[in-house]
Amino acid sequence: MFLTLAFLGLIFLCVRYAYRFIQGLRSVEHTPGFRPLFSPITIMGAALPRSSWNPGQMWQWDERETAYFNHSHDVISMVPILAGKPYYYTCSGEVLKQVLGNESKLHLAKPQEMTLASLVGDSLASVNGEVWRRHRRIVAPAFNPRTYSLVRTESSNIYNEMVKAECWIEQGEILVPEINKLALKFSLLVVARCGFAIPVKWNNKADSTGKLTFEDAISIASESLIPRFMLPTWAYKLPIKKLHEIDLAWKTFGAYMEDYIRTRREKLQQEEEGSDTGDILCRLAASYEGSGKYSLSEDEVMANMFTIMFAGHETTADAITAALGLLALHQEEQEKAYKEIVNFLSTSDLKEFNDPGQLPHVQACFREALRLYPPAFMLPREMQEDVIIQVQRPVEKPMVLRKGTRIMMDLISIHRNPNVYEDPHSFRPSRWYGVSEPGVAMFGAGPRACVGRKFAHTEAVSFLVNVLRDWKLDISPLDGESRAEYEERVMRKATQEGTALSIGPVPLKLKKRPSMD
Ligand code: HEM
Repeated sequence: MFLTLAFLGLIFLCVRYAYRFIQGLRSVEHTPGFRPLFSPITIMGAALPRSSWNPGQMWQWDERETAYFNHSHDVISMVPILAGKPYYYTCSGEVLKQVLGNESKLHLAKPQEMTLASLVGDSLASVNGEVWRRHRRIVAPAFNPRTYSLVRTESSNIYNEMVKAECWIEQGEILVPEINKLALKFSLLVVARCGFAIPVKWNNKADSTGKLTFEDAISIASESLIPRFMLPTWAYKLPIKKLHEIDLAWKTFGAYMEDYIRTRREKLQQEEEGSDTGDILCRLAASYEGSGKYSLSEDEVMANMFTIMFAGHETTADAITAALGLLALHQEEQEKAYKEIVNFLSTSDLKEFNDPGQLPHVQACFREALRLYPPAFMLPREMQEDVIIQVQRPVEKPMVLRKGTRIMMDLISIHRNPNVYEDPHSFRPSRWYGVSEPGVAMFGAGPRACVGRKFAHTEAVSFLVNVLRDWKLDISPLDGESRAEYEERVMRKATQEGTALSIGPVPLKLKKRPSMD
């Protein structure tokens, strides 16, 4: 009896999964592609090791040269058999522009489980439609020339604090085992100070009461983003020390944010001099008092603070790390950047640097690093109605993306597409000379393109200018390791850290330039 029931149960499950799978294939109109057991964006798919039946969390990176059938197809499909939703994936920048460029007209939606909404609540980066417009109206004006000027000044200040605190000046040559960590701290301080006027310093001392510092709280919180996503709240009650640390970090980070916003709100209400700084914190604090399209609820304000802190620091830090690693490997490009900086500084003061375009080669190196290692590498959208796009490969034809289906803009393959980029896996900054900003898709496209694009550019270029002016970068290989082996070990492996694509750890050797003496 039991065996019969078990057998019937098994048959039922098989029929159910087979039906679901066939429905999935129909929804993507049998577009060729992958048919794994688990979607790479499910817990099982991400947690289980990569194999022929499980592409794994980093499949877009691992198969960057071969997926899309060696870029002979603009759009492929991924239809999982056991877990996850069917998706289209595209390696075409043209398809990206057709979809994201018309986002408002097409009423696209970001799938909620692919955003931070379940973790931090509704924010600019997760909501859709009219609600998104309300959030954007409030947040976007904080990204203005005054903010970029502050980013420039603070980037130099924080760089100087770092050099002092890490005792670099006294040394002629420095081995940095993991430049990623410095870039992450730098970037966190920039967004905290320039976006939220949070008074964090490079060497913030721990609180005498033992309370986690702001930086420690946000570092643990961002490192634990993925477990935080996946684990239910009761899991933090289990007697597991690591989970208690994570929970404490999230709560402490939240308490700091609440405190900052409350203080700023009080100052604004009392019209205290200097409180209306126009930064992100100020816009969010004022939005409590706003009405209709200019107001946010208390939860929305907190969600935006969390989101901008995360979105604004890991992405830029990963891009800076990649740029430094690539410049250490490509000495000729580094020398060109160094000469450009020396040349600029021979006639102008660093304070006069007010546009990354004033240093075209340094800016091009940063863009090329973003192309090869795009930190925000997956941009998913769900169709709210049938959408017709035009594809070029394998044959030029219109393609209908049916209502309810999803498409993932795969920024790794879009930026390594050999049909667009000559020698796509090589670091060639010159390909960006004279290219205008809208042509750069690393920050997305259309109305929802990154609101912090110029913030990130200004910050990264300022950091690179300071570092390259003072230090000659080189790789720091293991004993007997060749440059090619170092490149393979360090620059060819990528992981998802928090929400962003990350390489490394990147160990570097820094040698003092004569200008520092
Ligand atoms: C190199 C650094 C950065 C990269 C590569 C990057 C990339 C992106 C991309 C691709 C999107 C579009 C997402 C989508 O369409 O689904 C986006 C959106 C966003 N980014 Fe960035 N970003 C960076 C830095 C920043 C910074 C510094 C901030 C803030 C200080 C920021 C805040 C945001 C926000 C709030 C959104 C959501 C915008 C919306 O939906 O209207 N980002 N970013």
